[in-house]
Amino acid sequence: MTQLTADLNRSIDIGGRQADSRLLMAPMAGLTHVAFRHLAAGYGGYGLMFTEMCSAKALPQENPRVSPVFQWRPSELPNLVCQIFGSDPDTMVRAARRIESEGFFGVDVNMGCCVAAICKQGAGAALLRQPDRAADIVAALRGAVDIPVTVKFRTGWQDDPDLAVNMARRLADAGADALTFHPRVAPDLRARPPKWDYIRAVKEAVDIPVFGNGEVFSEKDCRAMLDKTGCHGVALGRMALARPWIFAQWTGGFVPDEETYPKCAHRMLDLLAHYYESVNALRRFRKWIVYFAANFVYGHQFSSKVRRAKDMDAARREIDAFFASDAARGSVPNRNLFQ
Ligand SMILES: Cc1cc2nc3c(=O)[nH]c(=O)nc-3n(C[C@H](O)[C@H](O)[C@H](O)COP(=O)(O)O)c2cc1C
Repeated sequence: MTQLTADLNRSIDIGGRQADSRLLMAPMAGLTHVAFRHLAAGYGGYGLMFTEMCSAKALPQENPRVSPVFQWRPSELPNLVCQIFGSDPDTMVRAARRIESEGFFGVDVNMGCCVAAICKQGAGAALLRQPDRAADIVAALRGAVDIPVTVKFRTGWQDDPDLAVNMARRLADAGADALTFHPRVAPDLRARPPKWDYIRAVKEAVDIPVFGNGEVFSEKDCRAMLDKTGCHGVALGRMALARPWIFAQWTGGFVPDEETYPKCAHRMLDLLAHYYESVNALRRFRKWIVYFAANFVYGHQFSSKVRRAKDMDAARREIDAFFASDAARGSVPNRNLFQ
């Protein structure tokens, strides 16, 4: 067993509940849906997974049988955190109560999304401009539910680590049980490298678990993030999309082989077809394939062909054709192929 495996496999207490590993799957809109989580769960090895962000306003009325985002398998609830976005504490409380009543591990507040449609509502990263409101939301949730309340946030709107440190203290004082911190300014859409040294500053400022996030694409990166920042664990975003078995690989010694890649693509198609009707299944497959295709030397052509597929059968034929050819791989996903 490597030291990384041993370190990641230490369980961690989050607000009185345990996560068995310190490697988390970060929330990603349009991607960490029920089908992708089912795919990743087949390999295992993660401590917690996060849903895509869900509107706090819509959530109390959502019907899991038809909702594209508020949908889950009962067996994943003990390790599943539902992420919500919103700006009004009462609305957030109503959503959190529903999340608690459904049996999720916890509720996470999105304070990182800088998409205009979200920020215009005062939600996501807009809350970083309003620390009082951000703290009010966390305090309201803390008072309303017993499940862990966590926050995912980024540096802020200026490149100043003090902003992140102050925000982390406010959130912890308001009752947050853990933080996931992505050290980038808003609206920097992953164009510049994240500043991992800010993660250390945040971790040292609070007494709750801090999970580092941003640009971890190899075991070496993961080791470096833990060592350089002292963070309690790591949340993986795009690497989890490219290699959904990465949690099992780093925490459980799973060794991918030649068959792992085509089987994974087929399983994703099958699961999407199971959970969504064909148009939405294909839309989600096209979105995911960009990350998965980055594993391959000719990934750009592969992903372009799949994204042009007119239906799920055509997408499956492209997958078969690609793996019947020379599907040569790089050691890490080619980051030029995705944002
Ligand atoms: C397509 C996409 C969608 C995302 N959606 C969300 C989201 O809904 N909520 C959130 O907190 N972060 C979201 N993020 C940010 C990721 O959780 C993560 O912070 C970011 O990708 C950096 O981590 P990585 O370098 O490991 O990918 C999203 C990222 C991507 C690429």
